[in-house]
Parts: sequence; structure tokens; C-alpha cells
Amino acid sequence: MTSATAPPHVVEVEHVTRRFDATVALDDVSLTVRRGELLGLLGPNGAGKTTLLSLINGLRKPDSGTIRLFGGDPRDPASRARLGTTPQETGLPPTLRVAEVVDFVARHYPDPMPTAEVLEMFGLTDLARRQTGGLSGGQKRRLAIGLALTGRPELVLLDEPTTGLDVDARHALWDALRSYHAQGGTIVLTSHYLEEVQALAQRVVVVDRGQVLADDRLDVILDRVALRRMSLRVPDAAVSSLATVPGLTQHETSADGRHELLVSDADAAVRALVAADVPFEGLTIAGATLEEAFLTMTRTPPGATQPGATQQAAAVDQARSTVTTEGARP
Ligand SMILES: Nc1ncnc2c1ncn2[C@@H]1O[C@H](COP(=O)(O)OP(=O)(O)OP(=O)(O)O)[C@@H](O)[C@H]1O
Repeated sequence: MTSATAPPHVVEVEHVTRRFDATVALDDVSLTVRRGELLGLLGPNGAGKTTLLSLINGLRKPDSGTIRLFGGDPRDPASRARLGTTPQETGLPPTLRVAEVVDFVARHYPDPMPTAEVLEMFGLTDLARRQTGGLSGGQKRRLAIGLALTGRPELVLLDEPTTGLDVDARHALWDALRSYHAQGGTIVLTSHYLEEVQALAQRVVVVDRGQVLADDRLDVILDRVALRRMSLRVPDAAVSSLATVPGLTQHETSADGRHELLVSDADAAVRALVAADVPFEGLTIAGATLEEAFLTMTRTPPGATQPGATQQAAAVDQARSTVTTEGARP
């Protein structure tokens, strides 16, 4: 699947901006995908994930910036010859049988996987003779992802691959993707689910409102997500002590005067407050949400003003309504 002399980057995105009328779907995004990586693009609804994939697979053009796919222009079919892709929704010819569709797609590639292997890998062997119009939503999804891998692509782009799948099907699909990756394949997948990214990805790019908020190894991102939210009251004279709390990543004061702290270790933070004789009251501790972790990832340039608590709370509320936090709480 890979060649020893091939360049290390299969995708290069440089300062890419893409607008839809007044909406800036991607705002000066830069990232590279190395050969053999399994990269998770994580972000809430409308973050820009699908737009980014559509630029990488050549369906859309950036307004500014450049995208290279295997070193070439993604809009050139030759650049896409080694690419497999599955959009969020796939149209399958309803009267063709499952095995016929796999055969049909396989004939477009020089060295496809045998149809039986694709069917086996995605748990579709018993459905080989079923017309695709008679498949359930989850079965169609598995077939669509099987089709993306049929040509043994070097890179596969998967937009929310397991949406609509039950737990068993989701795990079977993860196994198939791990096996493809173990054979040298490169995967970029988008997900709302931290759990999914956690199960598969080695590197995670967090996107929100068209911007890359974080791009790091999975373990580094998970450390950031394992935040705790502490809410407490302190007298004005003791507010400055809050800045010395260990593991503090964010401090805001809400409209009712409560102090909201995001900390990496709430036990250590409470011990420090007690040791410093800070007369706090009304303390509550909760797991920070994934959205809160996203927000703390926003890098504020030195000297810039932090967003106000009201603005931040509104952003959290907005994100909370759209992102699945399954698995986000420690
Ligand atoms: N064809 C389009 N016309 C107008 N606006 C669009 C179009 N495609 C995307 N957008 C807007 O661009 C922004 C980014 O959308 P995009 O679909 O890339 O986000 P996403 O992260 O993939 O979201 P989701 O997780 O819901 O699929 C959103 O505000 C969306 O409404």
C-alpha cells in the first residue's frame, strides 16, 4: 500500500479559507497528514470538518490557500486515484445486489480487494445477494465504508463513519479500520464522538468555527479533556489566591459573583485552597464537558482580552446543544 520512496505527507493544507456567503466555514486552516497516520478530526456541528474533507477530496475549491493531495491538485483525477472516501450520506443503486456493487467499484481499481474479503470485513457476507435498497441504514453505512476501502486506497477520508450504527456494528467497523491501518493505510475520520476518536486515532485535530483549536497526540488531547469544573464563592480579598491553584487552566467570574475554575486535578486544587486558608463556600465540582475542553483550547494571543464570561457561557450552551459528550467525562 505504501512505497519506500513516497513523500511523507499525503495531504498538505496551507492557510486555507473557505466561505459560504457570509459563513466562514474554514478560516486560515493549515495542517498536514503524514503517510500511515490515523487522524481524528473532532468538532461540534458546523465546525468545518466536512468542508475540510470536501476540499481534500477535490469536490470543492478553497477561496484562498492551497491543498495538495499526494503532492498534486485534489481536483486532478490523477491525484485522487489513491483516495477512498465516504461522505456522511451515500447514494447506492437500490436494485443492485450488495456483491454486485462491490464488484462494480472493484473494477475501477488496478489491485482491488477480493469482493468476498470486503464483505467479510464488514459483516456483509450473508447479505451478498440482497438488493441495496433492502438494506438497513446501518448495513448501508457498512457497505459504503467497505466500498471506500475496496480499491486498497492509500488514504481514506471518512465523514462520521459510525453514525447510525449500533454498538456491535460500530466495534466491527473500528476493527476493520484498524486492520486497514495496520496494513499501512492512512485514515482521516471526522467524529462528534470523543469515544470514537479515542478508540481509533493517534493524532487529534480539534476544529471549531472553522479554526484548528488543537492538533496533538491523542494522549495530550485527552489530558486536556480530563478537566474538572470547580464553582465556588470567595471574599474579594481572597480572589488573588485562586490564581495559585495547581493545574488551573481557566478562571472566570460569573454574573452572580461565583468563580468558575477549570482544573486538571480537583482534589489537589481543594487541598491547596484549604492549605492557603482561603475561606471558600458553596463549592461544587463537576466534570468539564468536551465543549469546555474545546474552549480552553482556544489560544488567546498575548495581550488580547479573554472572551467575557457571558460570551463564553453562550458559546458553551451553543456547543452543548450540538456535540455528543459521550465518554467525555472522566
Ligand atoms: N453548501 C453550503 N452552503 C452554505 N453553508 C454551508 C455549506 N456547507 C457548509 N456550510 C456552512 O459552513 C459551516 C461548516 O460546515 P461543515 O458542514 O463543514 O461543518 P461540520 O463540522 O462538518 O458539521 P457536522 O458535524 O454537522 O457535519 C457551517 O456553518 C455550515 O452551515
